[in-house]
Amino acid sequence: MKISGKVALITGGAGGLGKAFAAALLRAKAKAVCLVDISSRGKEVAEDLRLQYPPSQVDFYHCDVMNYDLFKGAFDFVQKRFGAIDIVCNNAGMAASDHNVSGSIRTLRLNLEAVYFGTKLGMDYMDKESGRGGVIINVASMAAFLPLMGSMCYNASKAGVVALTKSAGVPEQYEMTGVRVNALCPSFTETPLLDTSSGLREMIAQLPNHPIMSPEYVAEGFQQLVENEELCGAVMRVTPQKGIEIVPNRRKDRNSSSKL
Ligand SMILES: NC(=O)c1ccc[n+]([C@@H]2O[C@H](COP(=O)([O-])OP(=O)(O)OC[C@H]3O[C@@H](n4cnc5c(N)ncnc54)[C@H](O)[C@@H]3O)[C@@H](O)[C@H]2O)c1
Ligand SMILES: CCCCC[C@H](O)CC\C=C/C=C/C=C/[C@@H](O)[C@@H](O)CCCC(=O)O
Repeated sequence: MKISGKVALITGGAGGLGKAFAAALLRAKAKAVCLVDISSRGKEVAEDLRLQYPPSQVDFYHCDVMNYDLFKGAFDFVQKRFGAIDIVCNNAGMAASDHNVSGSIRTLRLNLEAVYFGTKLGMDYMDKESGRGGVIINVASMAAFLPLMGSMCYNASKAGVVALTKSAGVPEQYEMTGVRVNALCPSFTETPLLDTSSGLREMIAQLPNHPIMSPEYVAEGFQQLVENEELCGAVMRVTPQKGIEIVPNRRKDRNSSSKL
């Protein structure tokens, strides 16, 4: 997909990675980006991006994406304001320790249930019948492959996002909707999320050869998932050790008649 002239909706857009994804799209001349976030900081982030990347339009839409009806309102807002939606990034996320049961359940709901909401809504609003096709990027984590100690629900939610994305990205689905769906799995990245778990930075510091990545580097992978029309149902890992890589998809090795 050529990003120039396109319209994007990014959940968690006020956060570290969300802002970097928005900036990457604006540098590539996206027509408009809407930051959908529960934090009122989104207003300042949108203003900052408007100043940095004129004449692109950057809006902030205050929303709790865990509420389907409110989340659908964000899609209606963008569709009405810009006439179309081309790119959806389900990025909003959180983490909680296993000791915090309510926080762990909220983590599952935000990181997985809300990503399902955003994937379903993205397919509905961008479907080639009603829309003009498009691409959905679901932000998972390397935690889907290498569990983070003491965060069962975070790990499970991210593994679920990978499975959900592979389900949504099967060729038959793409043929029907014209909407590609890909997963992005970064390793540790410099954002406020790392400060929500005590001792995490100290733990990372003890890992050999494990620098914390910049959001801008992860956004390079994000942009590849948006632009590369060959990628659908793809799972991209971004790590300081191996860089940006696509996880081989075993399904592609099977004949097309297989439903598995
Ligand atoms: N930072 C990392 O090391 C890292 C690594 C891998 C994956 N990730 C994932 O990247 C995504 C973005 O995280 P980040 O690192 O930028 O953290 P962040 O805390 O900077 O951003 C998260 C954003 O989500 C928003 N949010 C939280 N609950 C919401 C809700 N109910 N509705 C709408 N918005 C809500 C927050 O307000 C915040 O702006 C998350 O899914 C996270 O799991 C982060
Ligand atoms: C407060 C929660 C913050 C969570 C931030 C991330 O989502 C958690 C990431 C979890 C695990 C990361 C593992 C990263 C591993 C790679 O950097 C690399 O060591 C992997 C090398 C081996 C391999 O290729 O499998």
